[in-house]
Amino acid sequence: MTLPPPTPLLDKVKIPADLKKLPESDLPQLASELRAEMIDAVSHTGGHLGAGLGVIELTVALHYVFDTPSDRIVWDVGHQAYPHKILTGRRDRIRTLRQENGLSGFTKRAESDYDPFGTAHSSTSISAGLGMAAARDLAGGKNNVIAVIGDGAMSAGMAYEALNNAGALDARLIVILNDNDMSIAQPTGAMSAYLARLASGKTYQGFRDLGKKLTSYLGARIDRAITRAVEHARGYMTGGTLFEEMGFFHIGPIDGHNLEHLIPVLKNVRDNAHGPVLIHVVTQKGKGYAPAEAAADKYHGVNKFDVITGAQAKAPANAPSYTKVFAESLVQEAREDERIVAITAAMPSGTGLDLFGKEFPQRTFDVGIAEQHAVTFAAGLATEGLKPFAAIYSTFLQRAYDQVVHDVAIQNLPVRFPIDRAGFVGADGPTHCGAFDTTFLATLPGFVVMAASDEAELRHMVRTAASYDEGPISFRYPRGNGVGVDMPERGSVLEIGKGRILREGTKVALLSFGTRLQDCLLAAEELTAAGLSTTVADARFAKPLDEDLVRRLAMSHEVLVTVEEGAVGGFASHVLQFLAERGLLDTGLKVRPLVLPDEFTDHAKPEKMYADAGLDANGIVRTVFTALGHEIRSATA
Ligand SMILES: Cc1ncc(C[n+]2csc(CCOP(=O)(O)OP(=O)(O)O)c2C)c(N)n1
Ligand SMILES: CC(=O)[C@@H](O)[C@H](O)COP(=O)(O)O
Ligand SMILES: [Mg+2]
Repeated sequence: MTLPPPTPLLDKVKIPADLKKLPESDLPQLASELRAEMIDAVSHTGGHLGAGLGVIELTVALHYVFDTPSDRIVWDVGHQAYPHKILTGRRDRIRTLRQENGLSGFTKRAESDYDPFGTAHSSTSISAGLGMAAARDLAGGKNNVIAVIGDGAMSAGMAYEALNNAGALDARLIVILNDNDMSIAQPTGAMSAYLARLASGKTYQGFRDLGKKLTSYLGARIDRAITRAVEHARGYMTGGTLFEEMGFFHIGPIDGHNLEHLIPVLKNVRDNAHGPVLIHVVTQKGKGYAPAEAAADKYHGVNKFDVITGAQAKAPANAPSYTKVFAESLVQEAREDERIVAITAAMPSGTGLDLFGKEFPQRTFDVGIAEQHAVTFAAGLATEGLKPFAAIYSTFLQRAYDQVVHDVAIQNLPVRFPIDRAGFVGADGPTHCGAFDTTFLATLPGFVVMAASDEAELRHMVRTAASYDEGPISFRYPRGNGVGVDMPERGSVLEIGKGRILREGTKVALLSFGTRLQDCLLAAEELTAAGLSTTVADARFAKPLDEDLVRRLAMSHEVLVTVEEGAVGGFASHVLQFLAERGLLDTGLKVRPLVLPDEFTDHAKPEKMYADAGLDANGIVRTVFTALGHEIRSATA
């Protein structure tokens, strides 16, 4: 255990106003202390490290030059905002980061006036910032709006929609492109190559053009400091860059770790910008912490770690992760079928497709942070007879819903959707919760919608999806490790629309869709011991529903409880729709649908979140007892 680092200067800075009292010459030392503080804090909490380390100097410069919170800083994604949080009155809580009742891991309006916009899904900052600038102009305001967007986030279409509109509005908006040549993995795409060219300086005019251009744009008051700073920076004025063509004044690239470069440029833009300005800063993800700088992913997301060695704590696992089982199963199927291809939207390691890509590099596509494109790209692949697996987290698939409906479902194209991070994800909180995919997919005609109840079922579902060519098919599974069941060598092809019964009872039926099955089995033990003979079934499919199974359970039990890791409107809705249509609710059957609460649930440990939502064994038992009017007892002593 290491002692917290000495931070004499940082101790004087509770809010940005304190920062402005420091002599500019103190800022490099302050930045160094801020970096040490962040490393120490995240070593205790885990979370996103690399991105924040890359913007230490930028964060200090922004709060030094601008008058926050009146001047708005919108951090894109927000995973890099830990230094921002430390400087804006939240240092005392930074070690509660991503824990129950603790700070969010992203910016959050409800958390601070210094967080003008909640982020976490990427590429929203320019749109939100432009909205704030337009509102300011309508009100005759004078404050500045700064959107800080990463090079990875610049691969999403939404960013260009915003740039396009900003150029048209000619609004006074400052966009800082934080180019660290990293997404979560190495960035992909033509934009990344373009930015690399900009940063390499090969295509820039000489420095004198920069001085002339800055003077003409920023007014004759440009002082020699600016010229000197920019002269020594790697910055070159770019003529006719993409950003300028879109109506932005483009400055840079400049060294995002050099306060002597950053501060004069930010001051000048603050005082002289009259339209949209894009400042291209070049930074290093993981900067200032050797283990992060050396890591392939620059310590993008880390567990708790030892500051001295950088070694991360590894939670003991009694079973493989669902992600790993998915990836290994898909590799198995792809060896048997060369039509199988895989698509990720900048999440190769998170989805496990980095494993698939090692064996099938030609059949793996990382399209960047571009989920909408990923889905329609997959649809295109399917029209040519390939078997595309578009692996997108539940929460990120939300961004591509129209593409799912319009380009895949209506055309009934056989695109496969492996949906990871289904249900509560824990520390990433409501922005990453996989709550809605069953609701928004099972409502689509012709979609096959599955949920794996354990890692063996996941392997079967990968095989089933690989063999199913009749139309779109999805299968969901949670973040984290499996339950430790025996694994088949290879998956079996499941009969579409058929569930399975795991234990037979006569009074209570528990019908699970997803990994709450384990809780149903535990609850069944308790209920049966209390004299309530209980059946447990795994639905496997929300669509097509196993109508024979549902009818049988409804007609031979007094209570039917459905359990799913999804929001209202999902599996239970389809069961209730069926029961109502067939008059099976007229028989006095007690139906209790257990779903995620109708709220955006704050971050905590997933098992605690499920317990609080009544979706664990205790909650299931309580539900049955209440339905039958019994006194409430817990499932486990
Ligand atoms: C819509 C969406 N898709 C995927 C992600 C997952 N994600 C979080 S950060 C990140 C990379 C962002 O790269 P960049 O903007 O360059 O920021 P950096 O981490 O390099 O600072 C990705 C893909 C996300 N947050 N939002
Ligand atoms: C910031 C972001 O969106 C990603 O880094 C996300 O936090 C990854 O989630 P997992 O840790 O579940 O892969
Ligand atoms: Mg980046």
